[in-house]
Amino acid sequence: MELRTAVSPRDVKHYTTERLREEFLIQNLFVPGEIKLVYSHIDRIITGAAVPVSPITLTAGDELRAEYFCQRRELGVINIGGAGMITVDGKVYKVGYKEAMYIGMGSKEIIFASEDEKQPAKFYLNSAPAHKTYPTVLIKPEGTPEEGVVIVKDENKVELGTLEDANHRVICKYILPGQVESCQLEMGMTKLEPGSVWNTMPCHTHDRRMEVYLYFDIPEDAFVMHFMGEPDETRHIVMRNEEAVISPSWSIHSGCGSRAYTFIWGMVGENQDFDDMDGVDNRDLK
Ligand SMILES: O=C(O)C(=O)C[C@H](O)C(=O)CO
Ligand SMILES: [Zn+2]
Repeated sequence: MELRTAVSPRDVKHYTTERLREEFLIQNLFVPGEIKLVYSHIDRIITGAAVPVSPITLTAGDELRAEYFCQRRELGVINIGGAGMITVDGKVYKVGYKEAMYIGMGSKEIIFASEDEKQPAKFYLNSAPAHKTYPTVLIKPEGTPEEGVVIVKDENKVELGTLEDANHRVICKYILPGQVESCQLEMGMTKLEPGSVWNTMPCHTHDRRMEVYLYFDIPEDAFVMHFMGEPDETRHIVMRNEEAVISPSWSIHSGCGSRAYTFIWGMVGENQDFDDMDGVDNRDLK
C-alpha cells in the first residue's frame, strides 16, 4: 500500500508540476491480477483498484494494523470493466459494468473475481474509517429492487449544465444517505454528454469533506485538465484514462476534457450533505 501525507495549501503554491503530480495524482491503478491501494492521510481515505484475472482477496496489509481490511473500515466499489463477482463472507454478488457495492464494517473476507479473465472486471475502490456496520448491498443504476440490491433512485440521477456552457452532464449518486447508508463514504459517477467537456463548473470547495476523482472513458490521445488549488491560486494536472486525483478539502476539483468522458467521485469527512458546497463565482477564479 502506498502512503500519501496531507499537505498545506501554503506549500502547494510553490510546487512544480512534478511535485504536484507526485502528491495528488494516482497512476497505474488498474493492473491485471493485482490489487493496488493508496492510503492518504487526508481523512484516511484509501483509493484503489482490483483487476482479478483469477480470484484475489483484499487484505489489510501491514499499514492498517488490522486483522482484515474492513475490521474498522467501510468500502465502496464501482466496476468499470467486464462482468465480475465480489464474494463477501461467502455471499456472491454479481457486479456488472457501472454497478457498485457498499461493503459494511466487519466484513471479513472480500474476494474479487472476473467472469471472463480475457475481459476482467475493473473494480475501483474507495474506503474510509467506520464506526458502525451498515448493510452490505449491491447497487445498480437501473433495474428492479430485490433483497440485498439497491436501485439508484430517480432523484439521485441529476442532469446538470447545458451544451452552450459545455458542461451538460448527469450525476448518478450511488452511496449517500437515504439510499445506501454509510458512516461517511459517499460515491457516485458523473457522465459528460457528447460535446460537453467541463465537470463541476462553476466549481466549488467543501471544507467539510475531501474528494477523490477517477477519470475514465478517455481515449488514449485525449486528456482531462483537472483543476485544483484554492480558488484564487489554481493549478492544473493533466489526467489520462483511469487515473485518480486527490482533492484536499481546501481545493477546488473541476476538469475540462479534450472531449467527453466519465468520472467517479468519492467523498469522506465531516458530513454527508452532498449539497453542502461553497460555490465559487467564475469571476473569482485566478
Ligand atoms: O459534475 C459535477 O458537478 C460533479 O460530479 C460534482 C462532484 O460530484 C462533486 O464535486 C461533489 O462534491
Ligand atoms: Zn466536490
